[in-house]
Amino acid sequence: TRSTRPQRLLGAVQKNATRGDPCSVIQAIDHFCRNKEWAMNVGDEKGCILDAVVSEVNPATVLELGTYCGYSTVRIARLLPPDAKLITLEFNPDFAAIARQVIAWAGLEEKVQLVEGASGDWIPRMKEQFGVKTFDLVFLDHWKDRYLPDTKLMEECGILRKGSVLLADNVICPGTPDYLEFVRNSPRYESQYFKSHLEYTKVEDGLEKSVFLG
Ligand SMILES: O=C(NCCCCc1cc2cnccc2s1)c1cc(-c2ccc(F)cc2)cc(O)c1O
Ligand SMILES: [Mg+2]
Repeated sequence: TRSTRPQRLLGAVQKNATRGDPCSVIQAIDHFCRNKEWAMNVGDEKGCILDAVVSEVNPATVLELGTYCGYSTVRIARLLPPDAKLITLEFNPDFAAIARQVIAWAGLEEKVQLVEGASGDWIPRMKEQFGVKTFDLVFLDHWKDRYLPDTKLMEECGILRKGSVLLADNVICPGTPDYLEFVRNSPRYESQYFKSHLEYTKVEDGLEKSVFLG
């Protein structure tokens, strides 16, 4: 049977990237998506903004909602200090299987815990399951209509602390209008928009960085 796009993306990584070299994995995926087949990775342009925010926050604990093939997982994990932990949630088991192999190819499996399932089910169980008290950084890149309910859920479950940073992908395209309105108008968040483009295209998109004020 015909291979899937994630399988072909993994093949490009295994063919063109060097084991244990996260930057070569990132480059191989970007080259594949720009020259062969578009895929919904955060991409190189928004990826640079992601890198800057990760470096600024220098997080000990990161939650990523939406792994897909592990591109942003690798981008984030490669910048983390040795004892830092990144927990990434993926709903689709086929995507999760590919992501595990991409993360392993980059040599970052020690820093990453990939969990299969839905955010609404897992967010309330983070503390007891993974012994994480709060997250210093959350990267939202999953179902766009779940950004707002899951942010409210994270607050309720107490996994955000004063100063926790939420970084949300696709706030323009496909768009997360209810989430944007909330974080930009709530007195409990300090929000900033980073204008960019939809991965590998000229279409406008951007990242919204929101600091939880507690
Ligand atoms: O849907 C997108 N990402 C979400 C996939 C959701 C799966 C998950 C749900 C879930 C629930 N719980 C836990 C984990 C998870 S993972 C997405 C789509 C586009 C796009 C697509 C077509 C287009 F023309 C223009 C933009 C661009 C992007 O950058 C995206 O991120
Ligand atoms: Mg995205």
